[in-house]
Amino acid sequence: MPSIVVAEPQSTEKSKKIMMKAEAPVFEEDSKSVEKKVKKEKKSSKKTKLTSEPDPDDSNKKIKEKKRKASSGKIKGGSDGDEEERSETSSESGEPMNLGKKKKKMKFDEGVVEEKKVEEDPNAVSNFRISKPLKDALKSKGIESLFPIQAMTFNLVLDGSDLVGRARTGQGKTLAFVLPILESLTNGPAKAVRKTGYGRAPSVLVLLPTRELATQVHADFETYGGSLGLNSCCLYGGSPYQPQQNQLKRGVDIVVGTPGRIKDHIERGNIDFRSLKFRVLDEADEMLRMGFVEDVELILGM
Ligand SMILES: Nc1ncnc2c1ncn2[C@@H]1O[C@H](COP(=O)(O)OP(=O)(O)OP(=O)(O)O)[C@@H](O)[C@H]1O
Repeated sequence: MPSIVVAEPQSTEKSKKIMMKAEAPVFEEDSKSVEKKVKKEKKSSKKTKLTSEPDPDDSNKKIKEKKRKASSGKIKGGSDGDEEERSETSSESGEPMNLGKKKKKMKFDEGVVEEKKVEEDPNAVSNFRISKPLKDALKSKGIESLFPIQAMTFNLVLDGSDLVGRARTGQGKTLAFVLPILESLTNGPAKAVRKTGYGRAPSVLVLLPTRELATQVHADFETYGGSLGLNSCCLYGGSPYQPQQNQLKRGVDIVVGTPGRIKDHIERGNIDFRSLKFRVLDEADEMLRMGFVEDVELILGM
């Protein structure tokens, strides 16, 4: 079952980084493809020199410049002016990453090779496997583009990888798991196996350390899950058991809550977590700090 752990970095130094443990293979793949593109780039520079017969000095300077850029990690240009796939990560700077396509065009003009970059947002919602109702819901909230952590993790979560995500506050960690989980349940791998109908057992469990945080995350599941016909409940201490119990009895797709109250519901026989498809430990570091470790272990051990 996919497990997702979300936490904030602990020191300012670390806080500049978004760490995606499960993403390592992606980065590795990227560096190989970058290498290939650098070689391809060098070849294409040679071809250009042969076919367009520019002034040798001028052309050499430009080719050297291109090589310098390529070796510094920024690959520019293409061999024939077609669109090319580009992958870069810029999570540390907080800039949108280039997971999507960048169009580049080369213009041949009397031997001078010019590059023209056609602007395109690689993190635009339309570049991801997000269904229309969810796209519309995002649009109605003014979200047209994913934040870097969301773009980085979307496919991994949707396809069911375990993941540890870490980012500074306000970087959009919540939607980084909410969106792909909802898509997986309605249009992805979890669709075929999730429970439906009256009295259904939940497919998703999200644990958070406090009532306030649980309420915030639940609100996102309500907004975006509601647009896909999924329902959720929020279980936290200090509020009456009966309404929570009634909701669970009717059946929910997503349970969001604090460890103590969720453990109580388990002990009362109100929740069956055997059909879980996703479990998320949000603000995991805080949960451990607050002494929820035993409750969390008990809940996840079910
Ligand atoms: N792609 C996006 N485009 C625009 N706004 C977004 C996007 N993703 C999230 N937001 C908004 O950014 C704000 C911060 O998001 P969120 O609370 O998920 O961040 P966080 O990293 O979980 O922060 P915290 O650690 O404080 O919980 C929210 O108001 C959210 O609605």
